[in-house]
Amino acid sequence: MPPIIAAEGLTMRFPRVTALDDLTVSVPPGVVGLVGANGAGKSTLIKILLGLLPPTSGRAGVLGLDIARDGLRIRERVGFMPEYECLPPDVSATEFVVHMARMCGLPPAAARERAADTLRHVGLYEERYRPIGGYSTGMRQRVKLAQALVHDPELVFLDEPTNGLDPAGRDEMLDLIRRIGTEFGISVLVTSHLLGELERVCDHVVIIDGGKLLRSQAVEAYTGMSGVLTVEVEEGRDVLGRHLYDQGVKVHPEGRFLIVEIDGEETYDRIRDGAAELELRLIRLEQRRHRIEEVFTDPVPPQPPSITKGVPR
Ligand SMILES: Nc1ncnc2c1ncn2[C@@H]1O[C@H](COP(=O)(O)OP(=O)(O)OP(=O)(O)O)[C@@H](O)[C@H]1O
Repeated sequence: MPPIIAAEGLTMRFPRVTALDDLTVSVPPGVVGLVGANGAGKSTLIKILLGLLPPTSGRAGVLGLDIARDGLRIRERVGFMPEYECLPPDVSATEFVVHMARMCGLPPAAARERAADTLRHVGLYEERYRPIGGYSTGMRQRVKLAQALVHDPELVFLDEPTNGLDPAGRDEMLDLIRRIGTEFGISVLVTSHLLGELERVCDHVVIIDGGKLLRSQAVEAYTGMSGVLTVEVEEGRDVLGRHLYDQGVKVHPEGRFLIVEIDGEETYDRIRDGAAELELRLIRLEQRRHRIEEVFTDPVPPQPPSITKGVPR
């Protein structure tokens, strides 16, 4: 499938800072995460891709359109949920989203219909006639999302949509983002400074750091199997740990689990036999997946963590 975004040598220099530094990246369709610390250049990249900010050098295409020539056509086909607070407090969600639909060129009746549908999709149907000023942060984020979707775009840019949300609100927003990609078939480029949360909803993740590309990979490639097992027993974690350690197995405790380095098939047998011998109930024995966060602690492709610590006697 052709990429939805293709950037080549994108550089953006502000007087005091280089926000993007020779960024070359190609983004496939689907739900794609754009991750980087605060100031990494995520918002700048989005503004450039929307054709709102001309880069200092380099070029880019969005949905096959050139950012230098086709900014308007890009914005017709791409929705944008900005990071900053941009909602008028005195109007209702319905009035605001209808207005945004009209700005996108929809006739009045179609704009009202689309606004109602979109607000329902983002879970704001009941409250849609109340003024936005009285909304919670989560509700305001949903209004911003609704206005990005109201003109039925092929692609949406969501800039830090989980910002300011509590854990439950964050989960709901992430579920919604996943649904936009899967049920509505709209490609999504979603930014976050939290790698872990994107692991759940994205097919592909692009990581930038100081305006440079660090990685661009399918999530599967980040979260492949590691070389360690997570072992959980009902009781007797330390007894089992010591038993394995005495047999030369590399093992250390982590929370209520034991983390065991895999040294061939016999590692599994030793754990199973050890638990049986000690009459412990084995609850979990599974190969651990890499966490996407490891990318930042490990500049080369993720390797199994080295385990040197034994279980203290
Ligand atoms: N208009 C501007 N003028 C000068 N510097 C800017 C401008 N816009 C962004 N910058 C700088 O460029 C760098 C990248 O900013 P950008 O907003 O793209 O980062 P970000 O990854 O989106 O981070 P955040 O999530 O904090 O917004 C920062 O150092 C920022 O201060």
